[in-house]
Amino acid sequence: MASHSASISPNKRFLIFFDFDETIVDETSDDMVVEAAPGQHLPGWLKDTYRPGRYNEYMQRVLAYLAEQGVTESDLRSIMEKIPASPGMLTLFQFLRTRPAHDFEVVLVSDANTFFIEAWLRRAGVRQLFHRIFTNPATFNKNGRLVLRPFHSHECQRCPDNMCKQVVIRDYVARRTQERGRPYQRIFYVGDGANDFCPALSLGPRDVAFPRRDFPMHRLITETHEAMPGEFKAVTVPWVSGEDVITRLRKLVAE
Ligand SMILES: Cc1ncc(COP(=O)(O)O)c(C=O)c1O
Ligand SMILES: [Mg+2]
Repeated sequence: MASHSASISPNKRFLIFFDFDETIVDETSDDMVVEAAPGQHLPGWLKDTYRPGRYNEYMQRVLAYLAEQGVTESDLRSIMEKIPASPGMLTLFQFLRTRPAHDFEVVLVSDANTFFIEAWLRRAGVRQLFHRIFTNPATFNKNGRLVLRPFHSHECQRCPDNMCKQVVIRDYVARRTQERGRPYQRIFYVGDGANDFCPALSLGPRDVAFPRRDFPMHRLITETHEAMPGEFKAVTVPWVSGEDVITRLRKLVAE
């Protein structure tokens, strides 16, 4: 599901994608909901139902269990709102929001879900920075259960069956380029996980991949450079803090 904010001026110079879990926030939001469970843990019979690559289905079962245990929307919202931002990320957002209006189009792509992400962004006061949010749809039904759905289906063998972020960003860039009548000067991708490596493969030599240092995305980029030189085309700038991203962006916007 994609949600979006106000209309956008057609000619932003740059497009920057952000992942959410372990990138914008310094945790995995799906893991944090366990805090709402009785005794702050999930029963073994539920945890045993997890199947690799089928996390979305597993989370649907977790959220159903939490609802049966009486966990409410406000319980979940307060857990999400308390997750800390990753180091320097709020400073990076402040940098982006104070740039000239024609500089950055900001898009979020995450395998979390709409409720967790919107709750966090609004509490942090940064929701309006994001022109679009692509993530798994999640809405409360009449019984107060957060019903989670897959984002889409796809053919990519690397990614979980509910979301391939490369499909998302390729479709978005193609559509926006047609709407604008021109390409972006550069595309940036800020991420951490293996599910951020796949979309980064679609970036070109003028684009920049910002993998969180020593996280899976960074490791996979390094391994690809070693095993298949030339396969990964984007410039790679690892980050420990959002301020590392600012340092590189400042140089690129000044060109
Ligand atoms: C449990 C779980 N939820 C969500 C995600 C990914 O969320 P995001 O795409 O926002 O990093 C992951 C990534 O590994 C995960 O393990
Ligand atoms: Mg992540």
